[in-house]
Amino acid sequence: MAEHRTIIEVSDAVALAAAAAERLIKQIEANTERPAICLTGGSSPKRLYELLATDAYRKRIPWQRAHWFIGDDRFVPESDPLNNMAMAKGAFLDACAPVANVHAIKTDAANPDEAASLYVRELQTFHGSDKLDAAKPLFDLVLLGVGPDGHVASLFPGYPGIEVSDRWVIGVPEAHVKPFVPRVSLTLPPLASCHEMLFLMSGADKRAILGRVLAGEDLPANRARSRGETVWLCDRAALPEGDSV
Ligand SMILES: O=C(O)[C@H](O)[C@@H](O)[C@H](O)[C@H](O)COP(=O)(O)O
Repeated sequence: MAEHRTIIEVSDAVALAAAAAERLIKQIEANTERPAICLTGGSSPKRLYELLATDAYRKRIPWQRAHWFIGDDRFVPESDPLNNMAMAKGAFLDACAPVANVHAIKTDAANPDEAASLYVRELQTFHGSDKLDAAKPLFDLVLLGVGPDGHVASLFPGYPGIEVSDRWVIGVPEAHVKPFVPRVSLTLPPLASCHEMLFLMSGADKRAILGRVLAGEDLPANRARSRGETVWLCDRAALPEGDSV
């Protein structure tokens, strides 16, 4: 697995969203068959999603061929404002292409474990195999934000999910960070199965955790690496003082 990561400094949140949109579209353009993007939840991607809904970007995406997944979701109904894929649909997917190929985690399943099993089946059906293959990544691009404790998706430091390598998706019964609801999350191996893993780090409230990441602390955010390229897009406000890249 590629250990290298690229840290790109951008001036601010607007520039970060534009840079992320260009990288996402570049990965989509590189896949002339069925580009697959794994979205993330939380607030970090919102400006990016809204940008993708603008004419300048939506026209550059082959909506009939592109497929959209989510790296984790809160186990709440799609109608709940905490639902990550519902946020993405509201921010751009529904506006851009009502026929968008959206693969949401089924949060109306009986419980998070059942939702996880159903999503494994959906991912493996799309992938055409129950085996991850370095030569044929599951995703073209995986978007990730980083929580204040260094979590990515719903893989929390010190919790069992970060160590899981034999299952693609897991139920996470309890989150110890807001929102305190059960989750369903991809594990590190499928998240790593991508041409590019793109972290979005914007704003002063990311400075502390980014400092811990750059210091090499053993955090989920440092364990998450693409088998292809791992890129951290950081705006100036998020970069620790003096840490210019
Ligand atoms: O379900 C979620 O909340 C996300 O998948 C989560 O992993 C998020 O990316 C981080 O918590 C950062 O959240 P912010 O972008 O809101 O800072």
